[in-house]
Amino acid sequence: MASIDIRNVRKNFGIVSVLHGVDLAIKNGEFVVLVGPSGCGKSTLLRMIAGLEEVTEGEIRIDGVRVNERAPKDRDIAMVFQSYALYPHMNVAENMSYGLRIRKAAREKITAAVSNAARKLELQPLLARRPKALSGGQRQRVAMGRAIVRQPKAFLFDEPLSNLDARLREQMRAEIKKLHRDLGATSIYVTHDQIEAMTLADRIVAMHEGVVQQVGSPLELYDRPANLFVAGFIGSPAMNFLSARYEVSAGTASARLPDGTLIALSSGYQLEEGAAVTLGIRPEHVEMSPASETSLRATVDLIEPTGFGIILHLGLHGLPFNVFTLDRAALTAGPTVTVAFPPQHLHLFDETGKRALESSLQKGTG
Ligand SMILES: Nc1ncnc2c1ncn2[C@@H]1O[C@H](COP(=O)(O)OP(=O)(O)OP(=O)(O)O)[C@@H](O)[C@H]1O
Repeated sequence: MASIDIRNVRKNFGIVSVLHGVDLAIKNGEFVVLVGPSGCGKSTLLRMIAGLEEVTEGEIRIDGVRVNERAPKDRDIAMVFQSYALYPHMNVAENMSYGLRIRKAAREKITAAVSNAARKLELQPLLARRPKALSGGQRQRVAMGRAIVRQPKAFLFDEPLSNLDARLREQMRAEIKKLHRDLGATSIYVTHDQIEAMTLADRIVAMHEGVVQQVGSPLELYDRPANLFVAGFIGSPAMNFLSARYEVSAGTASARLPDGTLIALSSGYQLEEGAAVTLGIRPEHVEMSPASETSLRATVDLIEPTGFGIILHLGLHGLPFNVFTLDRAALTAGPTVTVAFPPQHLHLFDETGKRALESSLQKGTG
């Protein structure tokens, strides 16, 4: 196991800068998941930790020791890719033991490590097979097995499950979680899959355009996204946003929508009266309500049953607005519905897109 420190790391490819000073301290045994849109620099960061890409500026330390100049093989890190990269001419056992064999490990040690990993990953019946005689999920397990056998200080995963079908992904996700529970190895995992990120991570690192936007537990990012980017990126279907102005009257804070509707807030904020804000609400937190003074009328554009629940695509003040509900009555909704926003589920962002800070309200003031 190892701690991994990333200190002000920058990466340029020629004149193009793709990482603009990343700081991240990963603790011994921690499972950290990197998320962000395509091209934001996740794989580049992972490859620099593995030593597959040079660090332009800054420092990477493993267990406190600078590794910038160390070759990948001397970093004691195993990487699992989405393309399993198995050797086609070797059987499963040979693929799994390869890393130890080239390091000239003792035969007994190799046998014990392979059989141990095979047991954990339920690969025993397949040890004599070649990769081409395996399913995608089995190959992915062999790729994991190969990493485990080496007993590295840390595991790096670059979208390891993205080639698998939905059911296998689910199974493998649980396998990875169990493995981490059993081995407790420091892991850094890149994914586009929200559920993988939420279920696997001790901490999620949300990145955008080469800059870390927020680091926190999955629920911290879901409950208190630091800015509009994280708010819109974490959660599916995505958070709804509405432009509004911040108002305080008679000791009550609210957000006024362009059509004049006042939306009550659960607390005051450190904002000027009249400040332009963005109000955010997740589709699963919107209430379908009877019409009232504080409810909003929306048009129903599309009804999408997902089996588990229903996504309503609405038009609110002419803008797209989504609601997620478990209530099957929504299947017959339309052509308009009324919706309400429970104050405790509202998110408020200031003009710069940052989460607005709450304040205690005093009567008549902001
Ligand atoms: N060898 C390279 N030469 C030039 N540019 C590169 C190179 N490798 C990556 N890039 C660029 O660096 C940026 C970050 O790429 P990276 O693969 O790290 O993104 P990512 O977040 O992992 O994306 P994805 O989710 O699509 O895998 C992209 O704009 C990419 O085009």
